[in-house]
Order: sequence, then C-alpha cells, then structure tokens
Amino acid sequence: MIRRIGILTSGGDAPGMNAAIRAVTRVALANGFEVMGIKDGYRGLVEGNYIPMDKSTVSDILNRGGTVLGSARLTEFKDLEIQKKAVQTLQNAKIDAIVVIGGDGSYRGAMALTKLGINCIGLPGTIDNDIPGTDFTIGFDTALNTVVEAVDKLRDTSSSHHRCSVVEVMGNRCGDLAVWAAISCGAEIVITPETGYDELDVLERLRYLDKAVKKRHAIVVISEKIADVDELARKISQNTGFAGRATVLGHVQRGGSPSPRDRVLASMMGEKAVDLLMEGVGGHCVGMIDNKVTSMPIEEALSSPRHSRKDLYRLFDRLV
Ligand SMILES: Nc1ncnc2c1ncn2[C@@H]1O[C@H](COP(=O)(O)OP(=O)(O)OP(=O)(O)O)[C@@H](O)[C@H]1O
Ligand SMILES: O=P(O)(O)OC[C@H]1O[C@](O)(CO)[C@@H](O)[C@@H]1O
Ligand SMILES: [Mg+2]
Repeated sequence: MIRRIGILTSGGDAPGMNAAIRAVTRVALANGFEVMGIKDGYRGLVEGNYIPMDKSTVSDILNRGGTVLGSARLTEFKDLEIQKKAVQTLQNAKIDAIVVIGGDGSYRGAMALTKLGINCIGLPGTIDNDIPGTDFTIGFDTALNTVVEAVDKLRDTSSSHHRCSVVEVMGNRCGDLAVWAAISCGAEIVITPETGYDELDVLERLRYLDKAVKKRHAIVVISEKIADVDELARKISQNTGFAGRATVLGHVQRGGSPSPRDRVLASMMGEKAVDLLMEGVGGHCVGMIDNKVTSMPIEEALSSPRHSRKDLYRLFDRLV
C-alpha cells in the first residue's frame, strides 16, 4: 500500500516540468497520499534532500519555466550500490513510490529503482522530443515556439542584408526541434541527424538559391552536434553570394513560460502517473499517443524504435 509519493525532476530541465509537479502533487493529495518533493534529481534522492509538498507549495508555479525542485545529472546513479543507498534513504523517509520527470537517462534510473522495490512512473520531460513511447514530450512545444520566434527575427535582418543565417538548435541527436522549426519558419535548408550533412551540397544549394531563385535571404536550421556553425557560416560567405552568419540558440531554448499545450500535456500526464501508482503499477512511463494519454513499461518504450519522421522531411522538401 502506497502512502507517500515522491516527485523528482532530472536531466535537462524543460518548460512544463512545474506543471507536471503541480498536477502530481494535487492529484495525489486529493487521493489521500502524502507528497514529498525530492530536490535536484537523483542527487537529492541519494542525499535525502526532501521537502514536504502541500497544495500551496505548488501554487503559482504552473506558468513558470524551469523546475522548482531543481534538476541535476548524477552519473554515479548508474551504480547499483548508490541505487541501493538511495532505496534505503527513501525507506527511512517512508517514501513508497516516485514520479520521475525527465528524459531517457532519468527513465533508466526509474527502472532501476522499480527493480529494487520502489515503484516509479516516468514522465517525459525534455525539449528534445527524443523519448520513445510518446508523440510529444513536455517542453518540446515551448522550445519550438522559442526557436520559431528567434528564426522569424533572424529572417528579418537576414533579408535586409542578403545574408544566410545558420541557426543551431538543440535536440541531443534528435532532429525534431530542427525539422518542426524549419517547417514552421519556411527555412531553406534543414540539417539533422536524420538528413545527414554534406557541406558541399549545402553550399551548392545556397548558390542556386542566390543566383537562380534570387532569394533575398536563406535560413539554414541545423541540429546541434553536427557541424561547427561558425565555420559553416564562414564557408557560406566565401563560397556563395550570401554573407553567412551563425546563431547558436543554446540554453535559451530550455527556458521560458510553458506554452498552454505543454501545461495541459504535463497536467494530463501528471494525473495519469498518480492513477498508475494507485493501481500498483511501477516501471511504466506515460505518453501521449494519437492524442490519448497512455502508458507502457519503460523497458518496452526504450527498446522500441522511434516513430519515423519521413513524412515531416518529405513535407519540408515539398515546401521549399
Ligand atoms: N543507466 C542508468 N541507470 C541509472 N540511472 C541513470 C542511467 N542513465 C542516467 N541515469 C540518471 O539519470 C540522470 C539524467 O540522465 P541524462 O543526463 O541522460 O538526462 P535525461 O534524463 O536523458 O534528460 P535529457 O537528455 O533530456 O537532458 C543521470 O544523471 C543519472 O543520474
Ligand atoms: O544543459 P546541458 O548539460 O548543457 O545539456 C545540454 C543538452 O540538454 C538538452 O538541452 C536537453 O536534453 C539537449 O538538447 C542538450 O544537448
Ligand atoms: Mg536524454
């Protein structure tokens, strides 16, 4: 019988994590559970850094970016001995179950704890949209809005100066932020882990857009960890009619007030997490698939292939 539920946020923070914390807390309290907030992800969990949560603790956080519980990366949490220590600390604090809000790495920690007897439910909180088992992660929509706003602004100035803006977006080896932004902004080129990267092709295409199509500007949206964007911008200036400029959007993409869509997604997922724990389920993650809140074992989610994005890339190609 579960009496006290813990909540933690782990990995890179994402807008909407607070909405999830609020939903888990309020639904759990309404069902008669006690709730403890665990600070700074698995680090706070191991150190016993816990705070009691009541209804007012989660007031005024729905609209706030980041995570009020703090987040961290603790590599040592992969170690079985550390996990056992964490379980002991949780038992001392009488925490019987945990909702883990984070990415795939955080899910693995949740799976490990469940195997050691603490039922955990994972909620997908990351701007990268790189977690299998859900169509959308909490934070993706807000980050996409941030990227689109920035690219729209870059387009204005690029157009005035006959420039090509190379915009690097996050994604941690997942191209979703880049391709969704590229479609939303009418970018000329998108480069992601899915498209691959050939510098000569990019330069040739830009020369064509300049000379044949007579574009006043060009936008290249590129996922992080693929190329040195300053170097690419230099090559564009040297080898095409555009002056190249690179912008790395960086951590600005992780902040900001969550979009209504992320708030609702997080709230629905938070509710589902508590429902699952009440049913005695552990080691599952919550997802939104075809507009329905679902759940599946974390193991299954992490081993299933990601949905194909072919349709999105085909659409992009047909629109340029
Ligand atoms: N295999 C694992 N076993 C146990 N714990 C893990 C494992 N992998 C990661 N973790 C824990 O989860 C934390 C977060 O993982 P990671 O840094 O991969 O981020 P994430 O949850 O994938 O989020 P994001 O990628 O969006 O930033 C790690 O610092 C570690 O504490
Ligand atoms: O905040 P950090 O540790 O620099 O991590 C950055 C990484 O985290 C994310 O923002 C979220 O996973 C990735 O997009 C990015 O690669
Ligand atoms: Mg990850």
